[in-house]
Amino acid sequence: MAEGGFPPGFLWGAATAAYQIEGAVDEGGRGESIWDRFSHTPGKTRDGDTGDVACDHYHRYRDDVRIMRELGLAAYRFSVAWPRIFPEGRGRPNPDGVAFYERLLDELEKAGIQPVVTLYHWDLPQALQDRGGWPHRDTAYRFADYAAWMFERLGDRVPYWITHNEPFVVSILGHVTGEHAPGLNDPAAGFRTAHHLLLSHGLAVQAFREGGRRKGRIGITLNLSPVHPASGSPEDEAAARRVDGLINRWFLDPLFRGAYPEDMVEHFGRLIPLPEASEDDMRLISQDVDFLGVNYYSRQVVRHDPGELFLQMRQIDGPGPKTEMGWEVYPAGLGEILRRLHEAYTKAPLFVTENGAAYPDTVSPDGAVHDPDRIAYLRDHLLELSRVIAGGVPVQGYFLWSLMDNFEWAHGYSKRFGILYVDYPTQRRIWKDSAYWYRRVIEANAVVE
Ligand SMILES: OC[C@@H]1[C@@H](O)[C@H](O)[C@@H](O)c2[nH]c(CCc3ccccc3)c[n+]21
Repeated sequence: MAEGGFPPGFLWGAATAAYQIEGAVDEGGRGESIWDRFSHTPGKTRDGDTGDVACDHYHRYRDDVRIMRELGLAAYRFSVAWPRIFPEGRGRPNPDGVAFYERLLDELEKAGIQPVVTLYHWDLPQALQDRGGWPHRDTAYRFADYAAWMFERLGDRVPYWITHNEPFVVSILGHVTGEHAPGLNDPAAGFRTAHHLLLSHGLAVQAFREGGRRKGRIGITLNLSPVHPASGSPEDEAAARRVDGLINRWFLDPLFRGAYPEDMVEHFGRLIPLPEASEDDMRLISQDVDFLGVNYYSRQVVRHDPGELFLQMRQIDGPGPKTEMGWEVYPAGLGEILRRLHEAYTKAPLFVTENGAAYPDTVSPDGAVHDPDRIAYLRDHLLELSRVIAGGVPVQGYFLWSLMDNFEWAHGYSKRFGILYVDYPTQRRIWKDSAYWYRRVIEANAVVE
């Protein structure tokens, strides 16, 4: 393929998540989620922003799918809100809840867009949190019941299932730093959460396989970053290895090698009571997946810092330009992580299930939204991706984060990742220059100027 070209059939998509776009939190029988509770807790989100309305996608999904068709998307990655299906997290399913997703699937089918469904993108039913949440092993089995019910109900209509979005973030930001729901500061709970998320993934894969004639494919999505030492000193190299051990290897090793990374078990075991990892659990966790989803945004650069309790490290800014999130623009990191996965972890197909950037977008007097920085970010990462595929790494699709501006978790609506600008007071979607550009990329199946 020419420089910047992609293979025939490469799956061009965009991604969103339920709590970030749907709104209608009290409609259709939806139960409360931990993000409803967290965002309504004073001080947890910027300006007290919540997902109560968000992009009102629950009511506007037909128009949103029409825009996806006009963009030429081949696929659309979205998440199902567990509290819409099981308002109490378990027990009686809510027919109005699944009906919303059936209507969405109808629109996608009419538009010729393949659905890629994430079963868990952080919105745990609050009722399960009240019973212990992810630190509690039983939650893994409730997730497996929810997943099995979804496979039964929608299995014939969904070609790609993703069990979890970013177990690292759920575990660490939700249960150690407390920046995300449920807002805990409890490292032991964080590691139990990581284990139960992985266990629940394994139980869901088992349920999917036992369902027999499954047309679809199942995988998991991890946020992965190359971790570089700030200097060549042995201390900084060791610090980088420890951070790599938590962000990347703590999840990749169980999934693809059937065991937690020994160096990190040793490291954390001295500080924190780690959960039992029985052979049965690890066998469930490391069942084959049909694909691995990778969310890539940037790399990490770290130096040794003996005073830091958890990993004796300090993250520092890389030298490159930064996005609105303060993340370094580092396209080479996408290639680095994808090649490492293929060489060291799995020969399974890979998908970039998220890649994108936030910039301070504004609507110009002419009504346009000029976002040259986002186009440059996307172009550079797609050029890197094209080279990786040409080099033999089986990446079969790319999902831009995000289709539209949306609720950016603790940052509320202050950060815009969309290629569609959302004017929240009117809920108008305005195509940014990057949307027109992405449409041309999809048409050409190649990076364009
Ligand atoms: O921050 C942009 C997006 C979120 O809106 C998505 O819901 C989430 O899947 C996602 N993950 C990442 C990279 C990992 C990360 C998440 C949160 C905070 C810092 C890093 C970036 N994003």
